[in-house]
Amino acid sequence: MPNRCIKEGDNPDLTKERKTCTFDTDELTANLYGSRNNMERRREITKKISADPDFADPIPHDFLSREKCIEATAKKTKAVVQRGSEFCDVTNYYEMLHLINEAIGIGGYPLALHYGMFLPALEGQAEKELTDDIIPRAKNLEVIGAYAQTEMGHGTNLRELETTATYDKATQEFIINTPTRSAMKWWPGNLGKMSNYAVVTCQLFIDGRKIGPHNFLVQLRCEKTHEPLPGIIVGDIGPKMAFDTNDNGFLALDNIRVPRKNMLMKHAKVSPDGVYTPPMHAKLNYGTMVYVRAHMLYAHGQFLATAAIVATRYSAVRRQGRIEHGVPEVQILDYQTQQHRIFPQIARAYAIIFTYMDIKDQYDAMIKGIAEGQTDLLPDLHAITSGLKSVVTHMAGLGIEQCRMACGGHGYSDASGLPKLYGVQIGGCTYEGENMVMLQQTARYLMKAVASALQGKPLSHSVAYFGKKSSGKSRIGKEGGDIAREHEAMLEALEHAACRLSVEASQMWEKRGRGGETKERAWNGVTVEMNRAARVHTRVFMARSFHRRVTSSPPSIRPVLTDLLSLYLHYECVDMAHHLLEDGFCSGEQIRYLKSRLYEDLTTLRPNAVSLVDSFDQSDRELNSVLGRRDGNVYEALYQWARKSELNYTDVLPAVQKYVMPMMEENRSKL
Ligand SMILES: CCCCCCCC/C=C\CCCCCCCCCCCCCCCC(=O)SCCNC(=O)CCNC(=O)[C@H](O)C(C)(C)COP(=O)(O)OP(=O)(O)OC[C@H]1O[C@@H](n2cnc3c(N)ncnc32)[C@H](O)[C@@H]1OP(=O)(O)O
Ligand SMILES: Cc1cc2nc3c(=O)[nH]c(=O)nc-3n(C[C@H](O)[C@H](O)[C@H](O)COP(=O)(O)OP(=O)(O)OC[C@H]3O[C@@H](n4cnc5c(N)ncnc54)[C@H](O)[C@@H]3O)c2cc1C
Repeated sequence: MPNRCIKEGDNPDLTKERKTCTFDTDELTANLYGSRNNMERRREITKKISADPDFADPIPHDFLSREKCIEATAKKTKAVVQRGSEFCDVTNYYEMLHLINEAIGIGGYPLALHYGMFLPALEGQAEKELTDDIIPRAKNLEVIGAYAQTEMGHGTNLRELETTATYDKATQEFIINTPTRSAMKWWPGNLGKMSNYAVVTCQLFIDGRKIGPHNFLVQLRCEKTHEPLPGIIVGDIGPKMAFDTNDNGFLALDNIRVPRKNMLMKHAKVSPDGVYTPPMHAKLNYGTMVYVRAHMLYAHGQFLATAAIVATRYSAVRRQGRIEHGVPEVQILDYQTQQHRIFPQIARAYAIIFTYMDIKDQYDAMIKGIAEGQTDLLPDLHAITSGLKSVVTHMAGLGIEQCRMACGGHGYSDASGLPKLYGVQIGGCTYEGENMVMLQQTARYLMKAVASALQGKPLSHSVAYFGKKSSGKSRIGKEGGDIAREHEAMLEALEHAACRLSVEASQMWEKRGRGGETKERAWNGVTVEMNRAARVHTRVFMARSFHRRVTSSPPSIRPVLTDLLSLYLHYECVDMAHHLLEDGFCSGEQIRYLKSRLYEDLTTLRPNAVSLVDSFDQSDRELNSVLGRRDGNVYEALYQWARKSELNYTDVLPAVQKYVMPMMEENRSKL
C-alpha cells in the first residue's frame, strides 16, 4: 500500500517504515482536511512558499533576539498581505491558516489578534453604523486592531473589570477611563506595538448605574505617525514563556471620549438619550470567546500532531540499545515504553481534529440561529467548548511534553522545535479563560442536565446520554472479539462514569447546601469533583466524535482508523480506570483485559506509525524541527543547525578573552 512520502536519499530506516504502510496516506490526509482538493491546495501553498526568497530564514529564529524575530516576522507578514493571492485563495480560512503557518510560523505575527479576535468581535457584535465604517478599513488593513479585555487585576472574572465607559448624554459620547493601576489592560496580543485600534472591554455606566462589561472600539494611535494619541499609554509587557513575536501589551486610557456608535451594539444597545436595552441572551457579548475557544481545538490538535510527527519519525531513525543479545541496535520505536508514550498522542491528535469538525458544524448552526433570533443552541455550545478548550489544551500540553522527553537529549534542544512548540501551545491552558474556571462552566451545565434527567425532561445534544438507562454492569471483554461491540462497550462505560460523577457531584453540592452553606460556598467545596465530572464528560464527547468520524470514514482507511480508535478507547478507559472501578461498573479483571488489549494495539499500530503521522501532511517548514524532518537525515542536519549558533561565529568568544582566559592565566602564574 502506498505511503506517498518515500523519496530517494531518505534515511533507510524511515523508508523501511513507510514500506510497511497498509493504507493510502493520501486518502487519510484528504479525509483529515475535508477533500483531495483541499489536500492538493495545501501542498501547492507549501511548495510555493518554500521556493520564495521573501520567506527564507537565513538564520533560524532560535538564534535571533526578540526584536530581530519581530522584524523578520513583520516583513513576512507584509509579504503575505501584499502577495497572499499568489499563494492561495485569501478568502478561504483554512488556506490562509496554512499559508500563515508556512510563511510565518506559530510564535505570533502583527495581525494575529486582528484576524483572530478584533475582526470577529466587530463582525459578531457591532451594529451596521459602526461596521460600515470600520470593517472595510480593517479588512483592507488600513488599521490594525487588538482585543483588549484582560486587565492587570482581572482576567477571569469579567464582571469585576475596572475600566469604565461612562455615557455622557450631553455629547452622546462614552468616556473611557482606567481608574487604577490594576485596571490597566494587560496581556492583549498585538496591543503593545502593532495595533492602532482596539476593541476595549469596559464596565458600562449610565446615570451612575453599573450595567456590566461591554465592548467599545477605541483608537489608540495616530493613523499617520503611529504615535499613541493624547491620554493613551500603551506598550509591550516584556518577555514571556513563548510567543516571542507577539507584542502582548499594556494600555491605560485617561478619560478618552468616543462617539456613542463606538459601542458594539448588535446585541445590547444604548439609545442617544441613555436608555439601555439588554441583549436577547445575557452572554451574547461574550460571543467572540466562544468563537475562539471553538477554533482553538483545531490549532491545538495540529500542535499535538506536530509533536507526534517529530517523536515518531525520530524514534524510527534513532537506534540505541538492544532488545535481545546478538542483534543490531534497535530503532527506539521498537521499545514498548516508547510506543506507549507516543502512539496515544497520535490517536489524540486525530481525535481532537475530528472533534473540532463536529464543533465547527455546531458553531455554524448556532450562528445561523442567532441571525434568525434564536439563541437556544448557545448554552450547549458554550458548555461543551468550555470543557473542550480545557481538556484539549491540557491533553495537548502533556502530549507534547511526552513527545519531547521521548526524543531524549535532542528533544531538549531547540533544534527539535519541541520546547518552543510547548511554550506556545501551553499558553492555551491560560488564555481564553483559565482551564479550571472554564471547566466549572461545563460543570454548571452538567448540574442542570442532572436535574433535567431526574425529572425526565428533554436533554440537549452534548448531555443526551444522561437519559440512557445504564445496564448496571459493563460489557467490556464480553463481546466475543466483535470490535464494533467492544468499542460500544467502552463508550458505554465512559458515559456511565461521566453520568455517575455528575450525579455524585450534584449530591455532594446539595448535601453541603443542606448543611447550611450558601449555594456558592457549597459550590467551592465541591469544585474539584465538579471539574472531574466536567473533564470525563468532555472526554466522552471527544470519544463519541472520534467514533462517529471513524465509522463513517471511507472503507479504504477505515481499518487503520479503527485500529487507532481501539488504541484511543483502550487508553482512555485505562487512564480513567479508577472511575470505572469506583462503583463496580467494571471489575479488576475487565481493567486487566483493557490493558492487555492496549498493549496489543501498540503492536498492531507499529507498522503504520510513521505513515499515520505522515498523513498529518505537515511540511518541514511547519514542523520546524531537525529531528522531525521528512527525510530522516537527522544527524548531519543537527550539526549544521548548531553551526549557526552565534556562539560559533568565532572560535574564541569575547567573554572568554575578557574573563576566562585572564583568569586561567592568573592561576597559571600563581604556581
Ligand atoms: C497575514 C495576512 C493575513 C490575512 C488573513 C485573512 C484571513 C484570516 C484567516 C485566518 C485567521 C486565523 C483566525 C484564527 C482564530 C482562532 C485562533 C485565534 C487564536 C488567538 C489567540 C487567542 C489569544 C487569547 C485571547 C484572550 O485570552 S481574550 C480574553 C479571554 N478571557 C476570558 O476568556 C475570560 C474568561 N471569563 C469568562 O468568560 C467569564 O468571566 C466567565 C468565567 C464565563 C464567568 O462569567 P460571568 O460571571 O459573567 O457568568 P456566570 O455567572 O459564570 O454565568 C452566568 C450564565 O452565563 C453563561 N455563560 C457564561 N459565559 C457564556 C458564554 N460565553 N456564552 C454563553 N453563555 C455563557 C453561564 O453558563 C451561566 O449560565 P446559567 O444558565 O448557568 O446562568
Ligand atoms: C499568551 C496569552 C495571550 C493572551 N491574549 C489576550 C488577549 O489577546 N486579550 C485579552 O484580553 N487577554 C489576553 N490574555 C489574558 C488571558 O485571557 C487571561 O490571562 C486568562 O483569561 C486568565 O485570567 P487571569 O490571568 O485573570 O487568571 P486568574 O484568574 O488570576 O488565575 C489564577 C488562578 O486562579 C484560579 N481562579 C481564578 N478564578 C477562579 C474561580 N472562580 N474558581 C477557581 N479558581 C479560580 C485559576 O484557576 C488560576 O489557577 C492572554 C494571556 C496569555 C497568557
